[in-house]
Amino acid sequence: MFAPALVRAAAAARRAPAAQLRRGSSASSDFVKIVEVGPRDGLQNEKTIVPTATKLELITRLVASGLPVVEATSFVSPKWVPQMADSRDLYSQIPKTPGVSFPVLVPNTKGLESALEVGVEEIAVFGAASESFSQKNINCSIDESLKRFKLVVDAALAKNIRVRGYVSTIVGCPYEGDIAPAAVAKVAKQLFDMGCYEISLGDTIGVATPNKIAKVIDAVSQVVPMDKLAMHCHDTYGQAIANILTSLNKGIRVVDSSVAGLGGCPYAKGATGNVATEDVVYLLHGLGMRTGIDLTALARTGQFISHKLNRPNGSKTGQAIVNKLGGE
Ligand SMILES: CC(C)(COP(=O)([O-])OP(=O)([O-])OC[C@H]1O[C@@H](n2cnc3c(N)ncnc32)[C@H](O)[C@@H]1OP(=O)([O-])[O-])[C@@H](O)C(=O)NCCC(=O)NCCSC(=O)C[C@@](C)(O)CC(=O)[O-]
Repeated sequence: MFAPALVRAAAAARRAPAAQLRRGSSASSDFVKIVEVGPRDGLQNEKTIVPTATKLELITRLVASGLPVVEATSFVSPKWVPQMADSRDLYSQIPKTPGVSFPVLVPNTKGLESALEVGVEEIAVFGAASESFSQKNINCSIDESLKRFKLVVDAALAKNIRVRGYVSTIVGCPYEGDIAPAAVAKVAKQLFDMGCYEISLGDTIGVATPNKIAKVIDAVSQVVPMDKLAMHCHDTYGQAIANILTSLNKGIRVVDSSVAGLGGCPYAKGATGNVATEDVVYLLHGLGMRTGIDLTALARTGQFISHKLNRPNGSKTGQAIVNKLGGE
């Protein structure tokens, strides 16, 4: 059950001036769109199945914090990712706040069909720049994955469903090691040419450093416009904030992140969670950039889900704010 207060808070946030900023586009150079991936990327690797009601409360709180995009779940095989097995049930119950997108991951036409049945309006296909990672993650080669994605993207666009594209392992692969920027650019271009409106560049195992991120962005932005790129950093080696700052300086204005730093990919052993949304928002606001996000509400959301999962809060900013508030 949702606390009615949360729903009221979400409605108030929609009326607030900040809401006008956050639901806007990232066209203006000081606005950064945050794509919250906690409910999907953050939870997919949790060993204990998180109740659907907890996922719903997390999503509702994230929306009430002002996030414009909340990646909700995945329509993947439940044998591969058991934590996402409730995707239909979950998606159907999300209170659909106007102006907020709730994209879902879709690997193939079977996933698209299920997503369409419950009224999904935006999907994301997810490829990789590493051949081995593609095999481990979606059980096919990069070429085969792109053929599958083309079918999915064509069918989705025909129904006016927006499609985002991910490229994983943009710097390093858990099975192959270093990945060449040219390999990333090749996959990114194909996804963009297919009709993905935005390409998210994933440092899946969090091994990137700013110089490597800069090289990847330089290569990809030759073939996909900078304003169509997003940065998706995991924080395994504590470099995510530095890498995001590098991508902002390069001109990227869309950042994926996960509240309380939740997450990890089930097919990238040893990779820790995404960069924490609270840490990214603190950075951006400190730089004078706009997100439309209420950082205190977000920090409380991070604390809420950390308690529910019985794990430490992975956001330093979130923890600092919660401490300041008296540990609520
Ligand atoms: C792609 C497949 C399905 C291929 O898996 P497969 O085993 O090759 O699939 P298949 O077509 O041979 O079918 C096998 C069974 O799966 C079923 N099936 C087939 N498709 C679906 C579907 N869509 N939904 C539900 N069920 C499905 C299908 O019906 C069949 O069922 P059975 O007859 O055995 O009962 C599988 O490998 C898979 O689901 N992989 C998903 C892995 C995943 O979710 N990884 C995490 C997300 S990626 C990530 O985290 C990285 C990212 C995006 O965050 C960016 C970054 O950090 O880099």
